[in-house]
Amino acid sequence: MAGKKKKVRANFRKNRNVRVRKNDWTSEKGKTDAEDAASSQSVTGKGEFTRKRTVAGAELVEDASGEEVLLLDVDQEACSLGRVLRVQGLVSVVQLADGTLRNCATRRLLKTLSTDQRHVVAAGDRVWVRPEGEDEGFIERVEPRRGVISRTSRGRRHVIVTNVDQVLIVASAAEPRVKPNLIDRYLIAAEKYGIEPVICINKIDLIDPAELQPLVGVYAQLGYRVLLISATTGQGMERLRAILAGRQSAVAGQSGVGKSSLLNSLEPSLGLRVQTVSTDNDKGRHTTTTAEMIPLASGGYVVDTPGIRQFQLWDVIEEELDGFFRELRPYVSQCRYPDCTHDHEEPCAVKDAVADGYINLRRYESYLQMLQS
Ligand SMILES: Nc1nc2c(ncn2[C@@H]2O[C@H](COP(=O)(O)OP(=O)(O)OP(=O)(O)O)[C@@H](O)[C@H]2O)c(=O)[nH]1
Ligand SMILES: [Zn+2]
Repeated sequence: MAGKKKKVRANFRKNRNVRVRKNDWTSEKGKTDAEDAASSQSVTGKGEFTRKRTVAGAELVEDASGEEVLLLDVDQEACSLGRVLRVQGLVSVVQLADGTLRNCATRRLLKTLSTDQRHVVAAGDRVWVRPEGEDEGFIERVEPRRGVISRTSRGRRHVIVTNVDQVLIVASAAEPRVKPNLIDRYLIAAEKYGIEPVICINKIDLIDPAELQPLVGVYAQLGYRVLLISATTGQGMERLRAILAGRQSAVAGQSGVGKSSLLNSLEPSLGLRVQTVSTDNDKGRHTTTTAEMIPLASGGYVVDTPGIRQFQLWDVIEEELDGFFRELRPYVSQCRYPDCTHDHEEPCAVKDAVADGYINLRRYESYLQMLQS
């Protein structure tokens, strides 16, 4: 992580702003798409997105993810609001509010005026569609995004999926055994993206749940939701179903923990392939990295893609890492050195808090491990 410090500082500041603004939309949950779209137009000026300038008579705004969005006027009588399930080349498959699917092209003006053409439309986007013929249409407008999962490679940002409300961090109690530091990595990524994490520990049928209490206790104390579940016996599945209903959820977790089994158990019609041999060596079977939103019968969507399964610490930099560990935050400002990494520095308020038992030692070690990676 070292060596990139200067360049990333500006982003760091930007991300801080994003995090503050994020709180505005987290309070907007539970609305229908139409309400949501209407309210996202009306919140301009409240801080969810900022007006930048007018382009070709349309407003250019910056949304909560720091992206520029052009808000073209749409004829709401003639158009319908929908959700992009997947993007295949120039065609976006959109599910409209009435449940029907349409293969849509994107209005040329949207593309022409976009600052980053490749991501004019992404899976998860809420879009206004002008229907065309039996099952086609034109995307006339893309609503501002929130909860964007992206990755940066060679300096370019690749949007994987947008408007994600929550990420299920799936671990397993056994086979493979639970790896708390890996859960922490996913949690940090979720904190960075401003997406609410839900920790799901699957295969609870294989152990005595009491064994997990110390670990669950640490996370629960930090305010994280933890579910103990079993795709095999169905334990905890009703709660999971309720958590997924009506929301957009991404699913993350290492191979073999039971992500496909969980989704199949929730929605038997999905027929996702479940690993038959408990080895890690069939990595080649996922060949695509494009995201696909899977509609759930109970309302809501899950997105399950290799890119998110391996949801790593994309773009998290040394200087911001301590801010993503909830329990470190209150102490960071008390350290003597403003750029304290809470590793070798003396004195350090974070290390004192670990020594005094206010910060869990394993979590602190997990922080150090991420710092060094
Ligand atoms: N005992 C038990 N086994 C389970 C449970 N859930 C899944 N399994 C088994 O765990 C293995 C892996 O399950 P998958 O659903 O393929 O795991 P995955 O996380 O989707 O794996 P990848 O596709 O490699 O990412 C399979 O043999 C499942 O039958 C559970 O709750 N209890
Ligand atoms: Zn410190």
